[in-house]
Amino acid sequence: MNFNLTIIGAGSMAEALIAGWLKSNSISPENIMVTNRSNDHRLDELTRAYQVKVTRNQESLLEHGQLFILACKPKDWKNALLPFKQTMKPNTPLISVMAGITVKDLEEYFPHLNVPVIRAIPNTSAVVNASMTPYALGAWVTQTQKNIVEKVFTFVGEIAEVPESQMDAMTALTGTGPAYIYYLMESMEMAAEKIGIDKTLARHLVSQTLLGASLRVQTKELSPSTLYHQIMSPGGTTEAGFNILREHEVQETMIHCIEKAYGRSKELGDSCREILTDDVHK
Ligand SMILES: NC(=O)C1=CN([C@@H]2O[C@H](COP(=O)(O)OP(=O)(O)OC[C@H]3O[C@@H](n4cnc5c(N)ncnc54)[C@H](OP(=O)(O)O)[C@@H]3O)[C@@H](O)[C@H]2O)C=CC1
Ligand SMILES: O=C(O)[C@@H]1CCC=N1
Repeated sequence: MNFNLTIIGAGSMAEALIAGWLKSNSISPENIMVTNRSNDHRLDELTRAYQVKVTRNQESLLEHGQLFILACKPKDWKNALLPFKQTMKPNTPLISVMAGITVKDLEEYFPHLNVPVIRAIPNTSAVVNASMTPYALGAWVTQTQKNIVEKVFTFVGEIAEVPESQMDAMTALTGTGPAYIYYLMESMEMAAEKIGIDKTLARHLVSQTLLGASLRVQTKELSPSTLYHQIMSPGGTTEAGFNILREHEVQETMIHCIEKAYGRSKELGDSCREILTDDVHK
């Protein structure tokens, strides 16, 4: 796609997207321009690894971007957008990948410009072109812009359009989700080591086991519950393990975990909104 992207924020999420786009040969390095707040070393690192353009020159960023991606922490977004508050081109879509910050927050930041805002939550599996990216559209997004945004995220995985009101839930489930899976995988690797399995082999065994299980669920033929019951013979090994999971309320704990993350996404938005209210219209 011959389309210029300006990315504000050069952290883990920005890098995961860049890596995925380049891996899929869908966007060329010269089409990507990245900036951050102050970390020069990080910008050097990104240029070296991906040959993308980097700068802190606001005019260059503005000039380059046919689409802006805001990938800083929620608390930093207003500072990050400040240089573009008056100069943002009205037809340039602005994609935010931030937790908690709503489409309305961003639209209201530009009261005199009908900026097409998209709130998207990719995840770091973008690196391997396997992100799940839910997104919600703002009022000023045209069909053509929607098509472009969908392409941009399809290059790094799967997409799902959802109502904006569900974006905090999406953040909790798919944005943070890989972290919980990695934690689970780490626990399985630790168990493997304890029962005498070689570390390197354990990593392969665990990741393939998760991949296979995930692919089975993706066929949509059977529910997770049916699938685990298929594995569980009465009095067998699976049941022995499951008894421990139930005893420790692992399912309830995971539900609680996702609910907490959901609440935190809302809190992040609310707390930033409080800070912002006073100066939004300055
Ligand atoms: N990590 C993840 O898996 C996911 C993250 N997200 C969201 O993506 C966003 C970024 O997360 P992540 O990449 O992990 O965060 P990082 O902390 O890794 O990166 C944040 C980046 O924002 C930059 N930044 C801060 N202030 C400004 C500013 N005023 N102008 C320009 N750049 C600025 C920082 O620059 P500097 O280092 O110079 O301060 C840094 O490069 C967050 O809002 C998060 O909610 C969404 C889905 C998944
Ligand atoms: O932990 C966070 O706040 C970000 C949002 C989704 C994933 N990471």
